[in-house]
Amino acid sequence: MKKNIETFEELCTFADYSFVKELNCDPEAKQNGNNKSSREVYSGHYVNVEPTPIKEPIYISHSKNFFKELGFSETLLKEDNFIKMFSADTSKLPETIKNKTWATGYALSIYGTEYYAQCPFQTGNGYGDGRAISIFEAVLNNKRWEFQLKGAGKTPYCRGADGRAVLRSSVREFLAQEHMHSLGIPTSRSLTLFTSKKEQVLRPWFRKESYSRDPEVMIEEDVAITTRVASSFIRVGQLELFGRRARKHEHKDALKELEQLVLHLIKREYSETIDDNLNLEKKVLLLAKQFQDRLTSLVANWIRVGYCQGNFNSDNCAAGGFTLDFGPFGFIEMFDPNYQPWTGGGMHFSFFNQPQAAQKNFKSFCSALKPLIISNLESIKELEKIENDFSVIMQSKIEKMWASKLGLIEFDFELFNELINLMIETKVDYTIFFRELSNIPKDMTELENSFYTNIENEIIKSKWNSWLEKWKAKLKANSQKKLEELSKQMKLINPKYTLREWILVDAYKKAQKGDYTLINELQEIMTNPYSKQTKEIEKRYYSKKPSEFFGIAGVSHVSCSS
Ligand SMILES: Nc1ncnc2c1ncn2[C@@H]1O[C@H](COP(=O)(O)OP(=O)(O)OP(=O)(O)O)[C@@H](O)[C@H]1O
Ligand SMILES: [Mg+2]
Repeated sequence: MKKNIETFEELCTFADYSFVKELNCDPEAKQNGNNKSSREVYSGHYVNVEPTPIKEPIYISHSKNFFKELGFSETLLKEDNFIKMFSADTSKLPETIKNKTWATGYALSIYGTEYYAQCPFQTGNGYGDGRAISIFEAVLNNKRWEFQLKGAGKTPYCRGADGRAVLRSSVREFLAQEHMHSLGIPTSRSLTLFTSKKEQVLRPWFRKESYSRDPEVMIEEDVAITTRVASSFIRVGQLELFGRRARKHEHKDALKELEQLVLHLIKREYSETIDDNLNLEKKVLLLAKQFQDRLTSLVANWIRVGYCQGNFNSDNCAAGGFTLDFGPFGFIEMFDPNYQPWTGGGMHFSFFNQPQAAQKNFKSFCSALKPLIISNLESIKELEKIENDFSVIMQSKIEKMWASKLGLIEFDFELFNELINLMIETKVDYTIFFRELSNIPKDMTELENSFYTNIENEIIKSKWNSWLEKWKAKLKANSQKKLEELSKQMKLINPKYTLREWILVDAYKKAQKGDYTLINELQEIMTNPYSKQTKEIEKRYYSKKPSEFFGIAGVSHVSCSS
């Protein structure tokens, strides 16, 4: 067995910065002092920015699972220097690491349309990591990881905002990341969560028990920092920033910088499947194909577990094909194909529209790659073909996913369509419904646990029973497996526990009062989402959304995710 990393000093010896070798720093960074105010960054892939520490950091939690995976000993948490590092205080970092903390610029496309308006200069040069600062990169247990502090203070991309994250949103992201990983879905991971009572920031929010869709008041919230970790934080939007500059010949090195970033992305995220000896055009085409494969699987998986990324812009879409930015997210409770937890997100980022949103992001991704292969008509055609294949590939993954949720080998459109309509008509809890179905019930009474309303209507009852009969006949015809085995298999596809918003609200409200027990409890429960767990846990968390929370602002929908 490999030895754990026991001390902060030892941890620092693992620092290995690939981006420094392969990418460019903003040439104007040095003459801009500490780079902590909004400005235009015209070139370079990153800006060195020193994070702004939160005062008197209070440890809330860390991911035990992820510590183990990284080979981090829990003794690290007792070291002041380790705590300092992950609460944004770089004063105790060795010189070599200290001056390397960095933020990156990126562009924004919303549902495939390029935007510049969100940049204070209307040029796109002032948009990017406004509050996320990477602090460390290392190869640990043969895998390269980047450590990023979210809420670590202002950067050139802060657009006049405070550079902070609040406790509420940090608790949500901290728990959701590890939950997503445990659901078996690629994602950025959570390392640590710290807060401070010494700094508060203002955020738009709602009055108590309000039904308002729009924020009504400004509230003061304690700041917090989550450290998230991923193989890289390169976003589709980041490729777009350099793609747009190259397309418009904005400066003499624009095309070169795009190429550097794309090659860097391949090394960071696709090195196992894209041979370094291939020429650029071949690499670009393979990259498009493989990103498409990951992105379509990702979105199919999100729908499988009831996850909605309410703001699936290109800047929230990781080029490595994993889940990123757990801000405006939600896990669906009462099934509604148009479910959208974030009031700013609109229908295009709603639950069942995520495949279309992903397609738009993929289009933006391909546009960013085009300047690199523009001189070769064949390659351009090939890329366009890949782009055009998106919907067919996406559809086939979605169908496979639905078949697997139903324990079937093949997707059956009629059966599926009938089910979806019944689920809408009956108002079912998405998670509980599929989990109960995994028991292969003898009739609809065994599904009632997942219904939000009592069904008196005999017609609906008989519709359910006839659907169940048809489904079970398909199950038997479809598979040689015994029903018991099929049921087991379905329970590995249909989670029992998902992170419901009212449970998260409870956790962050307690945390705001200094009680972190629920965060730790949820961490345990939500990192075992497919297992049965105890009767006590089942009673509390395998539970439909209580009626008093329907329509309530801050629980049923949110306006501010930061
Ligand atoms: N309080 C803040 N201070 C500075 N910049 C911010 C703040 N909140 C959000 N931003 C920036 O605004 C942009 C859009 O915000 P969005 O909510 O998508 O991202 P986020 O939740 O901060 O970050 P990420 O995508 O890194 O998880 C991001 O580029 C983000 O860095
Ligand atoms: Mg974001």
